[in-house]
Amino acid sequence: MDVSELLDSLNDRQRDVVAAPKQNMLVLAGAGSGKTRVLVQRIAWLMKVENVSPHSILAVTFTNKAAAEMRARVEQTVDGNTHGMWIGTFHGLAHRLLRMHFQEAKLPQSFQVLDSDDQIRLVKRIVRSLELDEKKWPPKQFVWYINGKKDEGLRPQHIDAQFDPSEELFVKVYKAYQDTCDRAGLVDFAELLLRAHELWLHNPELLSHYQQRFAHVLVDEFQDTNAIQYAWLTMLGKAQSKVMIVGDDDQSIYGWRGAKIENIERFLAEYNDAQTIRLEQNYRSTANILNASNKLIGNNSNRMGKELWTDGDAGEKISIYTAFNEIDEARFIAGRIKQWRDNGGKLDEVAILYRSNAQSRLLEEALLQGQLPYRIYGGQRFFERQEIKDALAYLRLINNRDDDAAFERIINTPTRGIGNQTVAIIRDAARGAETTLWQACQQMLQAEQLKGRSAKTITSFINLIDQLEDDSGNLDLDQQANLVINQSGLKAMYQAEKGERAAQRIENLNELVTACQTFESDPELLEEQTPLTSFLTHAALESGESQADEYEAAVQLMTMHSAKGLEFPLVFIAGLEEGMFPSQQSVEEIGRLEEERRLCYVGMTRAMKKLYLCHAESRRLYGQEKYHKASRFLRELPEECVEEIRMQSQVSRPKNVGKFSNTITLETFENTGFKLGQNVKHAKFGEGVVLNYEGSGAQSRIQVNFADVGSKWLVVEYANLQAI
Ligand SMILES: Nc1ncnc2c1ncn2[C@@H]1O[C@H](COP(=O)(O)OP(=O)(O)OP(=O)(O)O)[C@@H](O)[C@H]1O
Ligand SMILES: [Mg+2]
Repeated sequence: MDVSELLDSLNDRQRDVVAAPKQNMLVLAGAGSGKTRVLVQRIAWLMKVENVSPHSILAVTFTNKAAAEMRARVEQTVDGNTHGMWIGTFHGLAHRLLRMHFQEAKLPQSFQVLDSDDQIRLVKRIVRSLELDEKKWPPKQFVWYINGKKDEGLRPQHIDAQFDPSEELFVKVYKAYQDTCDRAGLVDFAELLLRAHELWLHNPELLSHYQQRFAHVLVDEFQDTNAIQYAWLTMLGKAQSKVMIVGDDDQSIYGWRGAKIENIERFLAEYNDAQTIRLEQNYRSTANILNASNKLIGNNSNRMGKELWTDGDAGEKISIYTAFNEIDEARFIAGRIKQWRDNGGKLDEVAILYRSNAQSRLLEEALLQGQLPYRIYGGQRFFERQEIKDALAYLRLINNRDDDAAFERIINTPTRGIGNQTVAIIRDAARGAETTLWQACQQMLQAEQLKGRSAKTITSFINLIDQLEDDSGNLDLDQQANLVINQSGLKAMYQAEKGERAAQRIENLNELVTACQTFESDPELLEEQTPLTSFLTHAALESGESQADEYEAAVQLMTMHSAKGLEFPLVFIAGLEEGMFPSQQSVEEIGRLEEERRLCYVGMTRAMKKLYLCHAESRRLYGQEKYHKASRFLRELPEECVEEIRMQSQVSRPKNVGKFSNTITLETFENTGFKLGQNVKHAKFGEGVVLNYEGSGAQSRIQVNFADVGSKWLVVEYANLQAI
């Protein structure tokens, strides 16, 4: 690309940024206004016009994926040479620095990075070694404390806890943890940033070397930087370097992790020569999508204030779909994606966004059923998640004691004092006797080959599994799962972890109970299989179903948090219900509610051409049917930008949605003549409501919840149902 082309494709404001003289700059602009694009073009401009060496450029973005994309785009624009340029995330760059200067950073050359799971495990060990009661002092609480302090740049010796005995304890754990890490050469995520900051603080010559080297520092998604990142960055970019930061206060969505929007104002105060440039033209979305998003975010207070406009088409209206229940929601989404494909659209142009990972299960199921390849971005498929595999392993072992893989997975999860050594002995014995692990245990116990503590712990594990089977054998599948999750100690184990991640795990476990409740065994196999076996087969098949391979066009599923910076022609947001989104906790606190609204703004502004917003009138959560109101965010959208898709059923249902101007009607199920939510009558079972359906033509089956006999699946052709 030659120089004039670099500017050709830009508007005036964007050009001001790309071709600015060497100076400090803040680009403050809403979603889709080309912030990331001008950042990339600015790098190209510096190289091509200002002859800046790639060696002098440092660019920071929010995710590894964004960093890879940025590098590729720069390479494309400058035809190749980016050698020596540093592009990465804050953590990635800090890691690189520490590797290069491990001595100055006082780290062993072979230091290892601790991921968050490892960190929790280590803190747990410390808590135990200090003989603290884990119930009273959940390890996760210390993890939060430690990471929080590190994010503020504080070491144990900096914290004055003299007058606060409980803080004194936290500092003690922090110190013990840090000593252990230092001895073992372990560095957690927060430590990467803190050490990199201290590297500057304690090595002025090194800092000055890098200050001279990186004449240009560029940061994308600046609104989500935390205190230590800010400090690191400004030390680097204070003296000679020119700093360009790019951000949008309306898209700050990591406050819960210590990100500070105020860093934007702080930057302006500290770099008082910085020029602020606003971009106001949006190139991503249709006018309907853009206007609705603007209106929504307008309900937040304390904004830095931005208006976005587009000269593009109004486009299609945003569709709001009021689903009868969560199954209907998932099926509706899969149906619309099929339509998109049938009309020539590609599957990788489609994203389904949700608030929490647990919501993916039903969507995955509907996509599998519809044979639509999908990929979960930044996360695992439901049945592959750690906590789900743990719970399934218990169910599997109850179902079949010889399932060695399940045995190995849970023998010491939650920890019950069965060490690796004991497990190795059992493994050897099983191999020697050519039997399974479970049987080997029993044989060794009988022959008294296991002694003392091992004998005791193994016996109690065996008793636990037998007891779980006795207690739950006669229960319905969902109750069985619920009992196992609770009595195995799994739930308590995850609860003790506290924090966002643990909360997600608990949500997933609850969702597993729901999955069992709504699971319908294949009626033809019920003679030969217990419902449990048939559910476990279903789970195994679904998790075995590989993710769409890398090059196959696939629908992308992700949380709204991971959708930051991305764009897709077709976007669905699922679960727009009070209590889900905005989440229950956020409703009680104005600051958090505004962060939820920003998250909704981020979600909506991912859409280029068409946006569907979905909510379900009833949803099974934690095994219970819940009626949620439609999210307040739906009511905040301007009527002229939205249309409502709603089935016309005779059932009286809670009226939650504000009145939207345009209503279109969803077709009845293929060939059945019935609709979800419709009241029907059966000669034998009496009256009921249609809940679900599957198959088509002579195969179609329909699920009806009968007032007297509960829910049943019926073959439509033989059921002789009457609409009432
Ligand atoms: N001047 C322009 N002409 C045509 N298309 C443009 C122009 N500027 C940006 N775009 C396109 O608009 C879309 C949004 O741009 P970009 O992703 O850089 O926005 P952003 O401000 O970084 O958004 P976000 O806040 O979501 O990160 C991209 O597809 C980009 O290529
Ligand atoms: Mg961007």
